[in-house]
Amino acid sequence: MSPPRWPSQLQYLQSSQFHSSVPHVTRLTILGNPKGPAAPHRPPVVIRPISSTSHPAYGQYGLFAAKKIPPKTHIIDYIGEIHCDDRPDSDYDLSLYRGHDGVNVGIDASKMGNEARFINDYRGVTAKPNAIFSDTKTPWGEMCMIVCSSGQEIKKGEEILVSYGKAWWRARSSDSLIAV
Ligand SMILES: C[S@@+](CC[C@H](N)C(=O)[O-])C[C@H]1O[C@@H](n2cnc3c(N)ncnc32)[C@H](O)[C@@H]1O
Repeated sequence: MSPPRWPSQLQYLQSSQFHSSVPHVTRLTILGNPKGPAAPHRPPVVIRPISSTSHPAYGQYGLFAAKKIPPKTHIIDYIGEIHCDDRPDSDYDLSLYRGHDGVNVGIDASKMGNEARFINDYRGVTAKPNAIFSDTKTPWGEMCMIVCSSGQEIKKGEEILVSYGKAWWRARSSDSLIAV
């Protein structure tokens, strides 16, 4: 079941889906040795509209801590459509894997995903991010992208904010006045 305030036009996913652009051999590399579906995990987060007019993403959504999150703690997996085609127009596309064969694999949550797609960048909101994206592997070797708290605890109700990176903003600098 999708979480409260999940937009009806988007597909809510419990695990990432492969797009047809991902070659079979690349799928096997990404999946590792699957041991069956992972136990469902309700992340300690809530989607909320950004209601502060001083927030640069005012009028959009953000992701907030539903309870206190200790430092360096896994918060949520970044789930979406795993793909190998180019998605230059997506603002929800993270790089998962770059193969030696030149294959680039991304996770795009523009049309389908989970709560993690609502994480905003810290610029213009706080002095520094309180969370990071991290590419890692599950115990059974599946490649995945997760969101973890950084060195300090995140208080209940606080917005979860990462850095999208300077390159992300530079690529969009004609649309945005944010200094990178
Ligand atoms: C991955 S989405 C984040 C979720 C988005 N707020 C939503 O409601 O779907 C990335 C988009 O959020 C907005 N955004 C996120 N962080 C921002 C920031 N610090 N300043 C301005 N816009 C931001 C931009 O429109 C960006 O393209």
